[in-house]
This record gives sequence, structure tokens and C-alpha cells, in this order.
Amino acid sequence: MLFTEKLREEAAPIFEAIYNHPFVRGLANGKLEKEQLVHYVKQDFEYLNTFVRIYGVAISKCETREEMALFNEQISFVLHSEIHPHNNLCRAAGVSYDELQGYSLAPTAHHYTRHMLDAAHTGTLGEIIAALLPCPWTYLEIGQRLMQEVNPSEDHPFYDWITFYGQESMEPVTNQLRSILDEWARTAPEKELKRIRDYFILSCQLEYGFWDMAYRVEEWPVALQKEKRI
Ligand SMILES: Cc1ncc(CN)c(N)n1
Repeated sequence: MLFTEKLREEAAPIFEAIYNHPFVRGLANGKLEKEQLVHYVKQDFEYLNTFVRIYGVAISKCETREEMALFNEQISFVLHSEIHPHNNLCRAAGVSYDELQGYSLAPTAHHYTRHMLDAAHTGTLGEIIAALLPCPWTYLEIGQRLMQEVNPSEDHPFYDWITFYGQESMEPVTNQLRSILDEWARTAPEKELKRIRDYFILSCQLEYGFWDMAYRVEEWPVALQKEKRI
């Protein structure tokens, strides 16, 4: 069994819980409240900004042009393509995308981004990939399963979201990151393999947490004014 197959096996209950989370069920049946959609987009816009920065750090640790090209393409993907599913949720909520940008992070999004930044700044390339991988991998599986389960028609409120993450062209990035990690794991020492496993599992848990944060419209225990980040 490949290293990432073992990771996927261990994380199976979390992948399953994510697919059955009420926010993902809401994407399937077209029923989510405006405030839940707005909270998700506000938080995900900032989350993806951090993701771009982490890809930048990952590039600084790459040894081959192929690896650099992969992260470079992913930066463009986040900046220019991943705005489409956000726009879909904004349309469904009846708000403009511009209005939802620049907000501060809620506790779970803060936790998730700090975890990834920590892995990026202190870790090896293998450790960074372990922390990043649940992001494309869980969305790929959500998209593919929703395509099977819902097979949405164009009048489904989340048609664009589901068909975006469920499209075939989503597969290669997860597979490429997995191959780099499988190769890395062949020679990594035991202690590092343990960290890689822990980073991967924590990111899976925080993927679940992110859906939950959006569903519950999570705020800080002592919420101040909903101020913009800048
Ligand atoms: C929290 C989160 N995880 C994953 C994805 C898919 N790139 C996303 N947009 N946001």
C-alpha cells in the first residue's frame, strides 16, 4: 500500500463525516441560509489567500522544475479559477463578492491557516504537502460524490460549485501532490513520517471544522464589531 493510501485509510472516518456534514448536505439539496454562505465565502477568501502564500513557501523548498511548476499552476488556479465557486455562493446568497473580502478569520479558520503556515515555515517539502493535501483531496471527493449523488441540472442553486469541484480536471493536482509525498515518504526518517501523518490528519480534522464553522457562523467567544481586516 502506498503511503498516501495509508493516510487516506486512516482518515476515512473524517472524509465520511465531511461528506455527511450539514453544510455539504446543504450544497447537495440546495438549502443553505444566506448567513452561512456569506460566512463561508468571507472565511474561504482569506483561507485561500493564505494557501497562495504557502504555495510560495513550498516553491522555495522545491528541488525540481516540475515541482515548482505544479505549485505555480496551483497559485494561478486559486487566484483565477477558484473565484467561480465563490461567485456561485455569492449569487445564491444575493450579495456581491467584493463585499465579502478582507474580513478577519474566525477561530477555526485561524487555527487551520496557522497550522498550515507553521508546517510551511518549519517543515520539509513533505511536511508542507501533508498539511496542504486535504484541501484539494477532500474537495475532489466531495465534488465527485455530489456529481454522482445529485447530478445537478443547471437550475440547481449550487450547480456551478458542484460541477467545478466535480470536474475531471480536478483530479491531477491531488494525484501529483500524492505522488510527490509517496516518493518523499520512501526516504523520510521515522520521526518525520510521524509529523507528516499528524499534519495530514490535523488538516483533515480542520477541513471538517471549516464546514462546521461556516454552518454555525462561528465567531470569537467575545465578538467585537465585525471589522474588516484592513
Ligand atoms: C477550507 C477549504 N478547503 C479546501 C478548499 C478547496 N481548494 C477550499 N476552497 N477551502
